[in-house]
Amino acid sequence: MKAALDIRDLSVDYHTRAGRLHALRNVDLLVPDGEVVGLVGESGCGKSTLISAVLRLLAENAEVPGGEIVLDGTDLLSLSDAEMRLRRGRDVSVVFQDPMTGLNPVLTIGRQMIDIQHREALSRAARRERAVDMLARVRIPDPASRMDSYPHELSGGMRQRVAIAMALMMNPKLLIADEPTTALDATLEVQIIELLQELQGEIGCAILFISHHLGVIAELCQRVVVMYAGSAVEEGGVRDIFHAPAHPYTKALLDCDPGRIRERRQTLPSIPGSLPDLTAPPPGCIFADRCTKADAGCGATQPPRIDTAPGHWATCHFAEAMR
Ligand SMILES: Nc1ncnc2c1ncn2[C@@H]1O[C@H](COP(=O)(O)OP(=O)(O)OP(=O)(O)O)[C@@H](O)[C@H]1O
Repeated sequence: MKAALDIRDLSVDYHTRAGRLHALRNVDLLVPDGEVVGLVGESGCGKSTLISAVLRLLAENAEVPGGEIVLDGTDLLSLSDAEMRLRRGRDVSVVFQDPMTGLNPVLTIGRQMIDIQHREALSRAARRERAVDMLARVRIPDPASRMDSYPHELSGGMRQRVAIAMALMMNPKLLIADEPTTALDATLEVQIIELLQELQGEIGCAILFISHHLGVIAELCQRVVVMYAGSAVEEGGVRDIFHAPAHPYTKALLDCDPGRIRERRQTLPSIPGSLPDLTAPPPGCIFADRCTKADAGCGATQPPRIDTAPGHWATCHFAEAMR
């Protein structure tokens, strides 16, 4: 399987007053070429750290003790800052929950969409044409006249479309969509999901889609990665994950969210207990404390990564028995 993004054994620590906080521990995550992969996990599981690591925009107190972030065949961690700057926006781009994060409030949409192409050997007229074309592709009505609008002149849903257009302008290999529909109402959310589905078919870039909304993940994604407390605990095809979860954490999320496919949820359902202290993680399974299946060995020994089906794995001592 050719990968747009292949994260291998990635760890990220933060230096804090309380000591070294292990925000990501030995994370594996694969986004195959042209596929949409969903990333789920409760707040604090390390999603933002993972995105920042891929963009090489980690906080100053972060350290990467090991791992690889292979984007289209190149380990991003081996690049110089200047090389990485060239790739950001071109090979990998991001759409955030709040579209204003990626838009400049004091510049017109057209100016921003033309400026982002500054490295292309194209005339200004050609850049403008490409920008209008991209606005049309994200179904902005009357795109040529929208070029003169400022972001605040658009509705929230239209702004998110513009942010998606900006992110796709340079034909990235990978689009990271960080809860892009969470701030929108239900109707707009459906529209943006449908748009992403259509664009993905047309443009074919891979998407890493981060969401708390399991129903949206089920609808949009081909594969799912489940994260818990800095670890990727399960990865597999969307049907496998939803119908035959192999990790007790995934199963707990699904069990306490029976309306998961239809119901709209801003937050993941809560399961009893709280996240472990990441400055002093347990020697064994990171989920053992909250796990209904755990026995004495779980807290003491790290679970191996167990393949339960082709392309489906979980890090649990009981992964086989779960199915
Ligand atoms: N700059 C930092 N310094 C110290 N600790 C940090 C820093 N950034 C994040 N953390 C810690 O790292 C862990 C992972 O945080 P991260 O923000 O990546 O999680 P998240 O899943 O994105 O959560 P949320 O959805 O709430 O943003 C948390 O325990 C958090 O407190």
